[in-house]
Amino acid sequence: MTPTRILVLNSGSSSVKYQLIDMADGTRLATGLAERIGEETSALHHRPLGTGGEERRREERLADHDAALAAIGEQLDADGMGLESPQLAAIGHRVVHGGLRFTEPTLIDDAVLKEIERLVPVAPLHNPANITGIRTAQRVRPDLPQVAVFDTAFHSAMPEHAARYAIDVETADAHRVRRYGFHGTSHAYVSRRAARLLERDPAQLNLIVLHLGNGASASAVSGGRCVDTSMGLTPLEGLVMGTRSGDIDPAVVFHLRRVAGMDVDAVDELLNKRSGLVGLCGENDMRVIRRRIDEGDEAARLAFDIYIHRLKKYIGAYYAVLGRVDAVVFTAGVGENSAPVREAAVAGLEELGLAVDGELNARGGDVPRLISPEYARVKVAVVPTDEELEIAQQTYALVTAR
Ligand SMILES: Nc1ncnc2c1ncn2[C@@H]1O[C@H](COP(=O)(O)OP(=O)(O)O)[C@@H](O)[C@H]1O
Ligand SMILES: CC(=O)OP(=O)(O)O
Ligand SMILES: [Mg+2]
Repeated sequence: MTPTRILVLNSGSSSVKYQLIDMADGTRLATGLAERIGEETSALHHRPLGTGGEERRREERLADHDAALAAIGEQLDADGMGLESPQLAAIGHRVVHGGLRFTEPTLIDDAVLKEIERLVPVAPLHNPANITGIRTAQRVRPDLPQVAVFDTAFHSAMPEHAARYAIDVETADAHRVRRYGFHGTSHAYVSRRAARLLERDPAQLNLIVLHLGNGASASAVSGGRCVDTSMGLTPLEGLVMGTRSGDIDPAVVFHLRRVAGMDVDAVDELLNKRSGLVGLCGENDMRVIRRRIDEGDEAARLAFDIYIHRLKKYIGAYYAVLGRVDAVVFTAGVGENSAPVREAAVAGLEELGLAVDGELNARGGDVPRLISPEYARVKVAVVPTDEELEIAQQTYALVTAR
């Protein structure tokens, strides 16, 4: 029997999400998440959907991505669905930075892996974790096709006027300094899913997609094509994130060098790991921030306000870029779950045709849904992202076409 199962590894900076999907009928056999990798209290949640077994949760320290992948392998093995399984057709890997070279799902060989390694300096929190996932999978199953699906791919069609920075062209070209954009797999999946929710032809739709997770990015999508996005050369530009500053005057870097004596690595660490919500109030989980606001915490309030202010600026900017907007779509951990963030981001934008219905917004759920009132000219929607499903589909399409 031809194997039809795809294992997807979405290795993030401090987590690994995974799914095992049977592409013959789309059944999800297992899903899981290893989180807080490298911290004192890591955890692994595993849901063996295929066997109808109980959800399992293990609290144990996962020192690094290798340890996390070993623990995930054990969980899958326990249900007879491990990496050794003959039913596996391929392994699909999320790879964050694909540079200029990778704009399509790509079968991984030594040369491809080398290029992904070369891109580590422009995705320092992500590409190393992606590489660990690839190497581990290759070690256990050298016979299986391993496919890389790149976060940057969807944005590679951005027009030059959005992709280029206004700096000396020769310097920019010599060092491939330009805006690449990230979370593309999510932006692409969510735009297509939103078109279905709106019962509209994707080719006719103008959307603003807000992917608000730990990393966060906005994109302007016209007729299914990305025309602008908030992340740039690296996943540091744009929105305020869990630990990243997003947009900042680049002169802050020179200033900290000259006045505070910080070297480039220290500033890099500051902007990527000690900024954003964590830098502002010591906490990056939006649930905790909301709780602290309810208790009267001023730092949490200001962090929230700065987060929302930046988000609003991007909604306004992309509205202008698109000219006409059919819908604003919220996705990822914060976008899917935080009603206060959605409400605040859209508040005061009635003149732009944007509004949120309080009751619809407050209703939870994990299905795509509209949260704008009937009369709103621009729809507001929540569409749960599914990067793993998208990666599985692209991986399966590539290996079956071989
Ligand atoms: N119920 C919730 N309410 C508000 N925010 C939430 C909720 N659940 C998750 N989040 C936020 O989502 C973030 C994680 O989002 P996710 O998309 O999983 O991020 P990543 O893929 O970057 O790890 C958490 O840090 C937290 O801030
Ligand atoms: C590119 C990026 O920021 O990814 P994540 O949100 O998973 O950190
Ligand atoms: Mg993510």
